[in-house]
Amino acid sequence: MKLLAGKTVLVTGASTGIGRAAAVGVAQAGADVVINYHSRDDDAAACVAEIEAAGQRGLAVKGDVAAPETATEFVTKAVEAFGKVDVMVSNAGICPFHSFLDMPVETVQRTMQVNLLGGYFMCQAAANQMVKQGHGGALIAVSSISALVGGEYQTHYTPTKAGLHSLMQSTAIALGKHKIRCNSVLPGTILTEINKEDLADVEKRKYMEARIPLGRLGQAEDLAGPIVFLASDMAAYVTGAALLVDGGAFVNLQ
Ligand SMILES: NC(=O)C1=CN([C@@H]2O[C@H](COP(=O)(O)OP(=O)(O)OC[C@H]3O[C@@H](n4cnc5c(N)ncnc54)[C@H](O)[C@@H]3O)[C@@H](O)[C@H]2O)C=CC1
Ligand SMILES: C[C@H](O)[C@@H]1OC(=O)[C@H](O)[C@@H]1O
Repeated sequence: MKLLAGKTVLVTGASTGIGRAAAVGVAQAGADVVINYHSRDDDAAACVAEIEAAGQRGLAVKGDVAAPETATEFVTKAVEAFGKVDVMVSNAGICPFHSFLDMPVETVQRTMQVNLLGGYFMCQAAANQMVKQGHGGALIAVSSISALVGGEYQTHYTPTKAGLHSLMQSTAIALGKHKIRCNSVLPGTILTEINKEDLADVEKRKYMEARIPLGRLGQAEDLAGPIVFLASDMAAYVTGAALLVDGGAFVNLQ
């Protein structure tokens, strides 16, 4: 039997990158999947096609996670389509690299709204549905190695990732009595659209690669296995945990 057979998994920001790899990964593990996406209809449709190719049901719901009502609408549509919500993967995020001293107010506010508040409201909406259902569930936040270490051009971003990590710790306590497990994954540097421009700097890319004991930058698919694990009953006694998925970058001081 597949690890996620019979489960309904929701993934935000799933038309590209880690979210898409997570959506396809959980489908391959037997889950039906509802994805949230922000703007790219074709990419969202392609993700649903991949979910269906894995033999599962898929649905795409458009919405900006920064708006609290997007979360309730996403959960409502998932329940209408597939009857329940077992797992929420809160993944949507932005990282507009910028220096600290002249950081535009709007960039700070938008990054906080999308990454942290978006994650908060998505997890809250999913948890309310899980409590109503009465048979537990799992919240998984896509935080970052940046929850633990800083970045010169990420002063607006790293606090959102630390915030998500902290949110999973607090919700693990708040929701344990409802058998809802709450964990985060902390990806290292993963090659996706979010950092395409930043890593186009050849010197920077070489520096980042050299920091990684496993010898390569990550691929979005590297997150699929850890997310499937945390979503599954194999992780039945895992809550409040943060799983680094970084090729060993964090522990590599010198
Ligand atoms: N790529 C990396 O090195 C790392 C990425 N992460 C996190 O992984 C998550 C996914 O990012 P990636 O796959 O790397 O990049 P990506 O750019 O491919 O994915 C981000 C997704 O979020 C969606 N999104 C952005 N704003 C949104 C909004 N307001 N409403 C709904 N969806 C929205 C985008 O459309 C996109 O599909 C982000 O939260 C990011 O912070 C964490 C650590 C490392
Ligand atoms: C977008 C960055 O390349 C990426 O985002 C993170 O959270 C990682 O720490 C990297 O800095």
